[in-house]
Amino acid sequence: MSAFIIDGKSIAKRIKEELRPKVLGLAEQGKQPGLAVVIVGDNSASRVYVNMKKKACSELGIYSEEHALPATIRQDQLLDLIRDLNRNPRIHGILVQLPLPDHLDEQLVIETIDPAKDVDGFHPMSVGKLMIGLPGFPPCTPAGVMELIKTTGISLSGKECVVIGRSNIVGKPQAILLLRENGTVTICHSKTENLAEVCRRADVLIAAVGRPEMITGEMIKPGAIVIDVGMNRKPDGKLVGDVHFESACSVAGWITPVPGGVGPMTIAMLMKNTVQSANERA
Ligand SMILES: Nc1nc(=O)c2c([nH]1)NC[C@@H]1CN(c3ccc(C(=O)N[C@@H](CCC(=O)O)C(=O)O)cc3)C=[N+]21
Repeated sequence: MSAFIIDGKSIAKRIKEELRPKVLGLAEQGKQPGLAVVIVGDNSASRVYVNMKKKACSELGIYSEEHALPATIRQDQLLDLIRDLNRNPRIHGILVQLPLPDHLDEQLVIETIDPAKDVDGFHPMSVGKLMIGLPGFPPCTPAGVMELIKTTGISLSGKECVVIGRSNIVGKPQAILLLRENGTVTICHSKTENLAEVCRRADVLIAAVGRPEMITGEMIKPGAIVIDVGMNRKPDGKLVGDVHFESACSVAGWITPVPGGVGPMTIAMLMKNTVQSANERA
């Protein structure tokens, strides 16, 4: 048996195509969605991601501006920039590329972003809204994972959903989104006892640990949906997920590849949040 491969790249493309008429509709009202991307220092991975975000914007007719700041920028200068962007009517989404250099207080930076422009969904206000089910921007990666699961046509209601990883960016919000769809949700982490056993119960297994290929076929329930959020660069430059693809493929029912799975969805959902933000701005 071999799992059906969920093609994140083409699903992301479809979602971006669905945004196109919305962007055109806004244009008819004289509005153009705008995204500001702030990048501090020169991390080569961050550079690649920021370029992908800018490219996605230009393909959709979304205005984007990049603010590339030196690694030595002072905290108050960065906060001033964010406050300027908060007031800027061309800008509907503000994304500060993480991680930031150590001398900057990441939490304070995030809290300075106007929640109405928090298209990453990282502001405590956005997190709180997600938690209690109020409308707001869901974080892009977990929202993208939900779209991938949706394409299987399988209802999450009552299903065993296991999330491996408890980060604020993926694991925790992912669990809340699964719960919203009536999944029975378990969050595993580095202290979890009998990880393999818990994983084997999962009808839906989401790996977001950051350990290359640690989830192997023996940890997967036959027929399960396996979503790999991991992005690990091996010494030879090859990108691998948290799931050992080959062994997982022979057990799972559905699986996402890396690359070409969750990554492109993160960008598509960022575009979606940005268009929605512009739409909400009268
Ligand atoms: N404030 C903030 N928001 C983010 O959303 C954010 C961030 N900071 N910091 C870094 C992470 C990482 N991230 C990715 C987005 C797309 C791909 C992606 O499209 N990856 C391709 C492969 C790219 C490659 O080959 O390196 C794929 O999986 O197919 C990957 C990673 C967004 N991030």
